[in-house]
Amino acid sequence: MFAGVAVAVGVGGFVANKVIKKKSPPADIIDGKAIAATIRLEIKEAVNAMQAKYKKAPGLAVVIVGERKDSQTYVRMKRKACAEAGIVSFDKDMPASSTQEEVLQAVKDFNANPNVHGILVQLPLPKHIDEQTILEAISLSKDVDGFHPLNIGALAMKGRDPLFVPCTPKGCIELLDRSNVEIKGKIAAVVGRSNIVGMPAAMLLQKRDATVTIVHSRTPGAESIVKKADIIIAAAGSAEMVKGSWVKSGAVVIDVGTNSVDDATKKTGYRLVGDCAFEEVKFVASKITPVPGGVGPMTIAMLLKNCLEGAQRMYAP
Ligand SMILES: NC(=O)C1=CN([C@@H]2O[C@H](COP(=O)(O)OP(=O)(O)OC[C@H]3O[C@@H](n4cnc5c(N)ncnc54)[C@H](OP(=O)(O)O)[C@@H]3O)[C@@H](O)[C@H]2O)C=CC1
Ligand SMILES: Nc1nc(=O)c2c([nH]1)NC[C@@H]1CN(c3ccc(C(=O)N[C@@H](CCC(=O)O)C(=O)O)cc3)C=[N+]21
Repeated sequence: MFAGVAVAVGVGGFVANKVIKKKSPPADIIDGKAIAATIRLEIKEAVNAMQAKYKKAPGLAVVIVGERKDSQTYVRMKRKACAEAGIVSFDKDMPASSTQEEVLQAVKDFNANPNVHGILVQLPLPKHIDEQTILEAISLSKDVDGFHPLNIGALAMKGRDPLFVPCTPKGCIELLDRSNVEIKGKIAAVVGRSNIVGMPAAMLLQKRDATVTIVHSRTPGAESIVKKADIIIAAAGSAEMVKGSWVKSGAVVIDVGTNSVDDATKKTGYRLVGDCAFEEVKFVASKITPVPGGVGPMTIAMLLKNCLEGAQRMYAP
């Protein structure tokens, strides 16, 4: 935000009024990496307690089909995070040529394995495999991604709570809660309506008594809608589309977008940017998450949390 500050400037005995545009102080950065690290420690303690009491550790099965580099990176991060928290990983790496039947069988095997408490099938799957069929085959009680239609249905219903809430939207809410941002009674805008981020994020916000508008690619006048919001969750997958001018002064901005843009100065040749133009928005918002280091690490922490909760339900219902 630019606050107009009128100052009197004396020029050789002549005083003119001049407006100097003064930038607001930058927003507080919501440090998702640090918050996720705290949560991962909390999970580790709970896993230790479970070991002591039941001689059991939570188990997470991660199924990855194909060789997409980004998927492999995410899956590697998830497995490492599991190991650090004392959660046992069950790995199923399948070639891109795997048939739908083979992937279904992998899910069924994990459904039947009593040491597996959570099953995650990394998305996207290769084109020839029907994602919905695979996601619906995951046992409801092991659906740690929360993508099963019955879990999503419960999220949408008043008075019902799903067994598992999808990790990324759950991480967004956790960031708001742990940053002392009140949700109740606030106006919220969610940019994006995907099954895995935008839609469940909107449903969670309205469950917490926010008034929510969902903005998508066919929304006319997105800027003026987003500008009314006290809380913005940006999940469009469009690099830096939410500009400073889209944001109400003092709004809280949660940036889910993880877009790689070419950058010759980086060793990797690219860098990650969010869906918000961070360098502009940080002078308008009161709080903002960075990319990387914001929502991404929370997604993994929430996955571990869902897996722990799944195991706790099995041993101590
Ligand atoms: N940090 C994390 O843990 C995670 C990050 N992500 C990131 O979040 C982003 C969104 O992911 P995901 O939901 O899977 O993406 P999808 O592509 O599935 O969905 C994007 C949504 O945004 C909408 N959209 C796209 N462009 C615009 C636009 N210009 N204006 C308004 N709405 C727009 C689309 O509208 P329509 O429905 O009309 O097509 C769609 O609803 C990506 O950058 C992804 O990498 C995703 C998961 C986890
Ligand atoms: N079944 C399924 N469940 C998912 O939850 C799922 C998925 N499929 N497919 C892909 C998306 C994407 N996703 C991310 C997880 C962590 C980071 C993350 O930790 N990002 C780091 C940076 C990572 C880097 O440097 O590359 C950060 O933002 O700081 C990002 C994105 C989970 N997804």
